[in-house]
Amino acid sequence: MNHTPVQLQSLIDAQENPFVLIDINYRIVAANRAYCKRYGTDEAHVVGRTCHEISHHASVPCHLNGETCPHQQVFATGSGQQVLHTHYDHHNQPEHVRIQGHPILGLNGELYLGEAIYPFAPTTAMDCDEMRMIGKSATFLSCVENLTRVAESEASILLYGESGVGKELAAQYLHRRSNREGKAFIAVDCASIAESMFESELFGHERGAFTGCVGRKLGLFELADNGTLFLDEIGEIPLTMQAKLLRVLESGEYRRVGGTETLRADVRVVSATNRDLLEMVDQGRFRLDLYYRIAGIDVTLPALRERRSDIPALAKSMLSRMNGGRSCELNESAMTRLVTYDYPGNVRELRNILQKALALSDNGIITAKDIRFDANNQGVSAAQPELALAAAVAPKKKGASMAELEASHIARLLEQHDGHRRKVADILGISERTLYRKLIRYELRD
Ligand SMILES: Nc1ncnc2c1ncn2[C@@H]1O[C@H](COP(=O)(O)OP(=O)(O)OP(=O)(O)O)[C@@H](O)[C@H]1O
Repeated sequence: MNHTPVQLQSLIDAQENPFVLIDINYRIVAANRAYCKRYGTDEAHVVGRTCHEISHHASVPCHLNGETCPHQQVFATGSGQQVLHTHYDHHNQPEHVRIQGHPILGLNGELYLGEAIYPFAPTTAMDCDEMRMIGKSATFLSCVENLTRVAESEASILLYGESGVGKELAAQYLHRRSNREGKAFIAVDCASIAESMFESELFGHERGAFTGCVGRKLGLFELADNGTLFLDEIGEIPLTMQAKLLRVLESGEYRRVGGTETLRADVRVVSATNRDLLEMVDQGRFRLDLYYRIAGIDVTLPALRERRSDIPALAKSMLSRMNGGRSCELNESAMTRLVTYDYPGNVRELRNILQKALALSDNGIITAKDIRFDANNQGVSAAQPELALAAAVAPKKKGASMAELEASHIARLLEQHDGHRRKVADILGISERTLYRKLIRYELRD
């Protein structure tokens, strides 16, 4: 075979993104300049050390920490794999990255993993704890990647997702990563505005515009000028108001109620709904032209039960925030209970459950008995009466089904063994492949 007469280092240095070559024992054998700059200090600091130590700041390979790793795939099958990970730079700052893992052959036919790394979102973009979006499951990271990709465009964005999944948080994320960062972010819950007040809320009013109105009021469009206007629950806007909203979105112009001056609005609109707007269009309850205006790009946020592996990290972070940074422990049985629940009210419901659990706990240790689900069905928002109804009429089970018991047992073992699937499969006396199928069935997979 002909070998191209180039030096490996100069070849990988030509790539602008971080690139690293890893052997079967997770040792870094070569790293380009971009990788060293981002994750190490120099080549000498990086080469010879393990990839998980350098980019994950972890003592074990990332698949043992519950992440999908291209190392496994490349050395088991010889084929490449793309994954989403959270990496830590040499200042210990986390960032979300897309990794393209390639099988690379050495001069003597030995196999290496070549990783091309494409950072897509510094998680520190959210410098305020309240706004940090927590999660590193593949489902969540792929959603963050979509948000990051569309954040800088001026297109209007429609966020889909069940109540409490974090649509407002996502809208803030879009704003913070857009060119409008630093300008106003105004959130409005369309479901809570009375039809009679809609126009004056959105466009403001002049003094004396209607009975009882004593002063001039700025509308939300004016307050959001140069910034982002987040229209939550957009599916709840009555048809007559939809026409008025469409007019300002199309022309960029509006007048305060009772005013004669034409004002211009320079706002980027991000909308959110938990309804199927196109079905509402079919039913004549939502205007198709307004739909096209607000749904430039749509992004769906996953329900919490579709990213169960994020529940432990979310729970720990929320608890520490609620407890003013003081330590508060969730014991194993409490965590199992949390991980196997379905959360019709999503992250908001998880937060409510934890708040109650914290109040009920002894000595700062939360146990399974402190985790109360029934009393927390208020996590289902009034905007989702179907869900609330379903929860209310569902037959109350006396005992757990075999499947529920199996799911909670597997979740507990994974938690105990740091996500080490082979170890858990061995304990259960099943193959790793069978365990994997069960993880998919019970939605316990990353
Ligand atoms: N990924 C996340 N990490 C941390 N906290 C989150 C995350 N997603 C949501 N939350 C928290 O969950 C709560 C609900 O989030 P948010 O209000 O953004 O949901 P929503 O989808 O807009 O709800 P609704 O549809 O009812 O308006 C908030 O307290 C928010 O901070």
